[in-house]
Amino acid sequence: MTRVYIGLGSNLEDPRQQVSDALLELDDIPASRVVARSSLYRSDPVGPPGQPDYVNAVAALETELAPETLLDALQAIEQAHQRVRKIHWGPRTLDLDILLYGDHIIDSERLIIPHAWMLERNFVLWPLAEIAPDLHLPDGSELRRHLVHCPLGTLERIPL
Ligand SMILES: Nc1nc2c(c(=O)[nH]1)N=C(CO)CN2
Repeated sequence: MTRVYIGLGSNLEDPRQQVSDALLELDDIPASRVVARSSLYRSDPVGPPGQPDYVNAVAALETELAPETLLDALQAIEQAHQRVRKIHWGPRTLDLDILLYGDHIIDSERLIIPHAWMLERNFVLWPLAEIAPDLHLPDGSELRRHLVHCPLGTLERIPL
């Protein structure tokens, strides 16, 4: 079993519902079990201006799936949410990213893990810290030390 962290994001078609539904749909991934879910967070869009705010969250999964098999399962969930891949960093119905896959460092055609921008994105780091405050990254660094360089800013936890 490998502990994996998944980032979720949406800014189209009722983002709050998209992310809440996806958090439950992660339970249907074979050979895997969701062990933690963060709160939902409202975040300012990073990327092209003029797009709606995002809702973001992070989930922890224990899985026996290989990274690319897990990616296939996540992409199937994205497809079911009718995600349209159009503009780079543009609006999306549902985005599911593998942030961390155990202590593995992966650089393949389909996957870069740890996720390329995760240390600079408050909408990734803060939800991750909510469910894994004592986490260490594959390079041995402490997650809580990265938070210092990635302020909460306007990120807001959405009350239940
Ligand atoms: N706040 C926020 N901004 C984004 C996000 C996201 O999840 N949250 N995802 C993007 C494309 O992956 C681009 N910009």
